[in-house]
Amino acid sequence: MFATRNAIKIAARSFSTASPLQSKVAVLGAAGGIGQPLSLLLKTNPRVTELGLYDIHNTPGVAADIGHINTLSQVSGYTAKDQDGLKKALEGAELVVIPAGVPRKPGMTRDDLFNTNAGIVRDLAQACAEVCPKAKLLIISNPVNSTVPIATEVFKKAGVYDAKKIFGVTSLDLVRASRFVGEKLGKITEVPVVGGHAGVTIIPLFSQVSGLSLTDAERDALTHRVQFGGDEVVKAKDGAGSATLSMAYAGARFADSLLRAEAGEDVLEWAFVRTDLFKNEGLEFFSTYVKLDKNGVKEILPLPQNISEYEKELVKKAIPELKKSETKGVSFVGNN
Ligand SMILES: NC(=O)c1ccc[n+]([C@@H]2O[C@H](COP(=O)([O-])OP(=O)(O)OC[C@H]3O[C@@H](n4cnc5c(N)ncnc54)[C@H](O)[C@@H]3O)[C@@H](O)[C@H]2O)c1
Ligand SMILES: O=C(O)C[C@H](O)C(=O)O
Repeated sequence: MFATRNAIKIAARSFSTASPLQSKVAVLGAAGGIGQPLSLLLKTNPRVTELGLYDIHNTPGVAADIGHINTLSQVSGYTAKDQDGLKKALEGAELVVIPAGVPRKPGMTRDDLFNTNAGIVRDLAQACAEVCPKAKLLIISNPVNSTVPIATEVFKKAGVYDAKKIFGVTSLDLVRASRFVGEKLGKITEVPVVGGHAGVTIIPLFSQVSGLSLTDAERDALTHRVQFGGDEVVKAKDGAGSATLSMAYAGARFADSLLRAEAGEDVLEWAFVRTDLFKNEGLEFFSTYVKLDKNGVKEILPLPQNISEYEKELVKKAIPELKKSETKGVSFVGNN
């Protein structure tokens, strides 16, 4: 389950500044709380040459607004009312980012969103499988631990599945962990976060951060804050939704990583992907260290051998939770 760490370089990142390749990015759910700032950040990324924005409503306004920003990429916006609107947004896409779906309100778990969001993700994944089967899918819609298995099953059914190209975006957990540790260290450093994207399945690996020394109480508190950072925002927004701006930042950062890998850079990321790491436990999806190349996942790296006993226990606790969500997603597509 755990293997040697292989000199993995963990470095703070910034967005690309290199000259662009041809890269169309589609955003599904582009008029939403995440969709709008995410589209804005993608418009400012020089690697993005075209943006295809889709939502059930309001997308033309978002596209017109963002389209005035003086970068070279072209922007178009489609709604469900446009004939073939979804198809037009997806055609030729290299990346498809999916933040479509409802967010949490106080008192809800991410799994409480399943009944609404499972069908949305299934239908959007179906359109991707038909229109741009070779695109990389970046799934933000919650519950990620189930929506990624859902998209996977849709692609399998359509006969176009490539495990290297479907990602659950867990970057917000990394951004949060980095920020919370940054408050302690007085500098921003990358903190690996593995597992999944809900409560106890979110596992920050503080053991991998050099120069960070925590008492057990500090470690417990920091782990809890990363695991339940989403709830902090849901509570503060008091019924108006969940994290949107930090998620847009994290999603744009992950999209940028894939675009940099597309351009030939060696990129190490963390994402919720199909993996054999926990095959013996019957688990197919886990967020772990992923090397990226132009085809998506180049290599999935095992968890570092030197993670702490505390972190090993967190992994053990996460596995049954992850398995439940995975099975729920797979069954949903099987039964619908
Ligand atoms: N992965 C993460 O770390 C993370 C972080 C934050 C939020 N989320 C999730 O992202 C999702 C979106 O959050 P939000 O705050 O942007 O919500 P929001 O309600 O503000 O926006 C969602 C958008 O999706 C659109 N939509 C709904 N059905 C659609 C469909 N069939 N096709 C296209 N668009 C559709 C809506 O019209 C809306 O504009 C939620 O499920 C939320 O839980 C995930
Ligand atoms: O907490 C949520 O429901 C949204 C998101 O998954 C988050 O981590 O902020």
